[in-house]
Amino acid sequence: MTRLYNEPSAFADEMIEGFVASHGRWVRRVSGGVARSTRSTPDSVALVIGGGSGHYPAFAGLVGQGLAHGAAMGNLFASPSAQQVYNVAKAADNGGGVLLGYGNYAGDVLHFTQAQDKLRAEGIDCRSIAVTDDISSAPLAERHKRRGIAGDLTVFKVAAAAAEAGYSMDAVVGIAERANDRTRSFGVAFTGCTLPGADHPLFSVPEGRMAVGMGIHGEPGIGETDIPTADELAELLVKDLLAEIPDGLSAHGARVVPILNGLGSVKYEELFVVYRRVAQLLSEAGIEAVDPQVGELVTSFDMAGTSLTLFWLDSELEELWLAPADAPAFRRGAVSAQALDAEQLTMGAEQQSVIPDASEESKTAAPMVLAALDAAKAVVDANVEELGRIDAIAGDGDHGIGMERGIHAAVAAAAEAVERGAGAGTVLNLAADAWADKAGGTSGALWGMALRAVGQSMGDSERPNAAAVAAGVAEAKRSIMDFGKARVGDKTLVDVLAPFSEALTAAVQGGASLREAWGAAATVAEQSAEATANLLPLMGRARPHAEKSLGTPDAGAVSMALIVRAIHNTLAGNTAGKISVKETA
Ligand SMILES: Nc1ncnc2c1ncn2[C@@H]1O[C@H](COP(=O)(O)OP(=O)(O)O)[C@@H](O)[C@H]1O
Ligand SMILES: O=C(COP(=O)(O)O)[C@@H](O)CO
Repeated sequence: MTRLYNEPSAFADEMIEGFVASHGRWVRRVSGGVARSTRSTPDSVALVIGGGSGHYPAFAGLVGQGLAHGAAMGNLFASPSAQQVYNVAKAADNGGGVLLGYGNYAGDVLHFTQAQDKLRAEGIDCRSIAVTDDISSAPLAERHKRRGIAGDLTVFKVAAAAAEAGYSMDAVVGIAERANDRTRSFGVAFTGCTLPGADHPLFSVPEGRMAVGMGIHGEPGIGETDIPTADELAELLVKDLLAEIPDGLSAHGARVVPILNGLGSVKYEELFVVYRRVAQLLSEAGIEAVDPQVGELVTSFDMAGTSLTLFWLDSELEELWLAPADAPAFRRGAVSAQALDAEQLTMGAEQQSVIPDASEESKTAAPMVLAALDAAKAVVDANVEELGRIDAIAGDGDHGIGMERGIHAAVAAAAEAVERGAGAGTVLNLAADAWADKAGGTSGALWGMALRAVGQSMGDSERPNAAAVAAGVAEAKRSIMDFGKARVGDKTLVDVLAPFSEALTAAVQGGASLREAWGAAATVAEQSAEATANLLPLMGRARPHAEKSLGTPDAGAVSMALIVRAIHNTLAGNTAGKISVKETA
């Protein structure tokens, strides 16, 4: 339960403001997150980490000398947008290339990869490491699908120390990959968590029970038991982690960093009681515990829960792990740092976009684009809860709030662009950037891409016509499928977008007006969204719990069908009726 907040939608931003105000010795605010406020070694590799907020000290608490150079900070439980990652990377770059480090979540992978592409296109050597330490999130044979949890810290720490020691980019990446290969975590939860302003938990655990393997965004775990004693919990965590010792290693004689991590509202004293037994068990297995960490390192907002991480060292990893560092939430040894000068401190601050010239026809059509976005906003607002409920069945329950954040930002940006005299294409392009930027998450990246494709097809020189809109939607489908790799039948929004686009193009080619064609295609979209109930998810967060979602449609497919119907109502001049999930699903 979060008690202290102002406007819930401003929580993440205000949290960053307060964090920077209280930690100016280490960090400064840059567009998209924070960067070091101290000088870094010229030409060294910069480590830029990030992810959703709500996991403090991940990620901003790990920015400082000897640790990360910057952190891209998304909204609560939503990956930062590609633009945020790009901006932070630009602010943090020391001329030696940028390594992006994040947990392996669909939204993070999409956004960080987009940012990486953009940085590379500018000639910056940019690489990525997606941390995959959570053993409960996929079997060993599918390690690349595992989520990143408290093991983020070990990977980031040694990569940063390697960068600080002057390693080349290839060598820093090699160290980060080796640390990831040798880091395994396993977590449990006793309660869910409630986001600021919400009147019910985002996810929950039944009273007196323990969700085994639950993810840090409430992703369903692999089992549930009564809450055990502290010793029994230590035994469960150690047993499962020792059942998966990294290749080529054995417990006896190994040197391991144990991290007993509190997930948000478990007391340090409780953690110490659990760690007491962890230490005994490691010693009984012949393992030497090196520099144990007990405390909050990657949290899940106010969730009560804990995870144990074992980081299996070799001599180089041990040296890098023990190297000095000075970040708000992780300090060791002595580090001397020089503050940036006044000019450097302002680099990377927000800038207003330039509005390109547009024809009068395009400017006249711009308010119609805004009206369509407004209709999308109204339908999302009316269905936030239900979209969250559908997403929670097998995913993380944040689809409603993610869509809400995205469409609100898109409408605000579009309204400002219309005010500043933008053409229709630019209005949609700026709305696209705002959506992706403010919403983050998988759907934020994909909706940003969709709006941008349509905006670019419309352009600013002519009055938007049916052919340009249909071509834009077809391009949206192509780019989303190319980027997200989902195909029709994988139970994602592609199951709506693909048939919608095909129906729209066919109707436009058959001579229908935009309004008629869009209406016919919206009906196809609604039917397609409903049909996703019979599919098993093969992509995104719902994949590990595929069977749970049978009988329920895909959240992203449903929201897309709702939006295209709402836009049709605007095109048809019929804005009276309220559209709800029940009509499509
Ligand atoms: N690879 C993908 N391609 C297309 N759509 C996807 C993909 N992965 C997930 N989705 C869509 O995104 C929706 C979830 O959006 P959101 O709640 O923002 O995601 P998350 O919280 O998982 O990042 C899913 O319901 C699905 O429709
Ligand atoms: O939730 C996070 C990112 O995952 P999405 O796939 O965007 O939901 C974030 O908190 C961890 O970085």
